[in-house]
Amino acid sequence: MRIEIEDLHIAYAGRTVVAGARLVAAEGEITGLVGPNGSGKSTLLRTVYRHLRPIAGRVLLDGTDIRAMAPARSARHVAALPQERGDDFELTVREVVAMGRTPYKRAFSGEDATDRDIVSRALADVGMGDHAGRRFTALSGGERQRVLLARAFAQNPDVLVLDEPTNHLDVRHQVELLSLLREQRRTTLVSLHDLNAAASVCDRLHVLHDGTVVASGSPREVLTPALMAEVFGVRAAVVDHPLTGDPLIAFDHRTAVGPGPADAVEKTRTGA
Ligand SMILES: Nc1ncnc2c1ncn2[C@@H]1O[C@H](COP(=O)(O)OP(=O)(O)OP(=O)(O)O)[C@@H](O)[C@H]1O
Repeated sequence: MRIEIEDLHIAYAGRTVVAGARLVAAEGEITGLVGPNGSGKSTLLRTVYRHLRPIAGRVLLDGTDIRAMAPARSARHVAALPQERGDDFELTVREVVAMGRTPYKRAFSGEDATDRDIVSRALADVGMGDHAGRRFTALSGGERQRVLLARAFAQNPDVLVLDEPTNHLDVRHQVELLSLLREQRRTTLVSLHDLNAAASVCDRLHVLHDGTVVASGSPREVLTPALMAEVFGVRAAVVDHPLTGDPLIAFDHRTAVGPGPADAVEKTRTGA
């Protein structure tokens, strides 16, 4: 399935934080959303998985406005790994992953053998098969992350919406998760802070800045030294990765350039 985001405006308590965002996540591709802190990535993703209602604009799923679909129907198509990581689940790991089957269930109907198989496979896919009986709240941040990803897989969605899925993961688990996403070939819309991970895993990237998409294209087209300076306020060179040939962004961790993103936002607000 394909996602189209059309002229989306989203506000919290009257303050607009996404203003006219447009992008397409093509069928079977990994589409990345990158941008500085506070640029609106999570807010935009929350609208795609229907946690937030936009004040204007639409999210289309193969041409149909998701808000015109019954919630259970859109939940069979779109699964999310939200930034809110369910700290309050007094459930076992297996029970958390089984929540992914809810859109397929009638009220009060229990788990059947198919559900159990899907849940077991999802747990195995994220390497948490041996932890099924543990309490979710007793897991580490990275383990919780993987369980919530398994919950999204168990939903068997056409579209995955992932907000910072590599957050909390050690480098090995980051690599495993990103290669799992590539193998699955589902339509995936993912926010990532790690621009080098984004460059290697995403087919296309969209850069959000102050709530609008300021650049779109392949990682090589988008992640230029000029964009790194303008949007992220850092100096960087872009070279070829010696092992993979992907664009590799070498940051200058010693010197920021010009006003940083926070100052830029402040300037916009004050009209300076
Ligand atoms: N629940 C909320 N209520 C009010 N304002 C919010 C809420 N969530 C986010 N915001 C504000 O909306 C703006 C965009 O936030 P958002 O979390 O979408 O950005 P982000 O790009 O995902 O940031 P980060 O990289 O820090 O995760 C920020 O100014 C933030 O303070």
